Amino acid sequence: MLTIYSDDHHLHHGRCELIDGQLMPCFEKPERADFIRERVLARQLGPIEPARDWGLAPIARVHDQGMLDFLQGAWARWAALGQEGDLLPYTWPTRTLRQQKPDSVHGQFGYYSFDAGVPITAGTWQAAYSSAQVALTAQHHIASGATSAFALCRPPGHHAAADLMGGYCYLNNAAIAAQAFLDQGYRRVAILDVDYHHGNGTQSIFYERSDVLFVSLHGDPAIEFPFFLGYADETGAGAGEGYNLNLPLPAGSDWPVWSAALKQGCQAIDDYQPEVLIVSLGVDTFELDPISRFKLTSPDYLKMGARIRALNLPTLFVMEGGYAVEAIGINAVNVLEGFEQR
Ligand SMILES: NCCCNCCCCCC(O)(O)C(F)(F)F
Ligand SMILES: [Zn+2]
Repeated sequence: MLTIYSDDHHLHHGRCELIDGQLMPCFEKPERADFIRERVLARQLGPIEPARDWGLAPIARVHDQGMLDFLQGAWARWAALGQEGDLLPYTWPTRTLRQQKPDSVHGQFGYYSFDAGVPITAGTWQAAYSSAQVALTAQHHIASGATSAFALCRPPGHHAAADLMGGYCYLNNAAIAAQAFLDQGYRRVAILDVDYHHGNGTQSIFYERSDVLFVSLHGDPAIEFPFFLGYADETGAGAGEGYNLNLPLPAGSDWPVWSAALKQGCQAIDDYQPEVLIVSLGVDTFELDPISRFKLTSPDYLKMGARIRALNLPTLFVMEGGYAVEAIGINAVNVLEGFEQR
């Protein structure tokens, strides 16, 4: 399997995030992608190629221009104020407040985000831009006839909505790739999100459309981030009614529980008969993940890959989350090796 990877991800390294009332080092750190890349090499999964640059246009097919302009220009504005620390949002236009973009860089960041887990540093824009180019390059490989590809994306993307950043996500790599398939003539794209957290951004981008089926297995939003989307009664709207399937699962879910939901999700994908499958591959479902509460084991990821392969679809794997860094390479590459029936 071909892996697409960009060293630009090292340009993004947030200093801290608020966890349980304390400022802690960011869990979403450069070592995550380095460990996965090393595992790809160690297991001789296949070639690793750099991203090609497809420009801003395919990103702008998914994201609001105002958000893109903000993200691209935010650090320069922040630095011009003599600031050196990370730029972080801390006020959001929630209930009773006006959905009007202020002039302040902090006010605009709150306007374009939904949580404080998105530090902007000097290299964040370049890293996020290149992460999207990684997904687009892997998408091109599949559109050119390959049966699979791995977009080793960092930063991740599935929490990012058209005009909202959040949950370590800035640009929605999987959604950008899905839209590229559709713009290149595909008629039906399925996205299977196996990250521990609900892909609220991906869901919202395609919620009113029938050309993308979104299926997500995730921690119950009643008790888990992102809290405010991901319930089972969210089945799509308008033309998209019936093209969104959320499978929330309780804390402590292990392979028997999780794989039963996967079976249901795969049935929905099979019923939809897509021409291509995108997998938002988060491995924070791992039993030792520091911020998540499922109980999958490393061998389970081999079975996950094999089950996905049984769908018999051209498949683009897009890296999302996973924070047990010592095992992230094993778990992510196990999915890919299980898919390849190695
Ligand atoms: N007490 C823990 C607080 C954690 N709050 C933020 C969780 C973000 C999860 C991000 C992710 O893993 O879903 C992605 F794939 F996007 F990276
Ligand atoms: Zn996650």
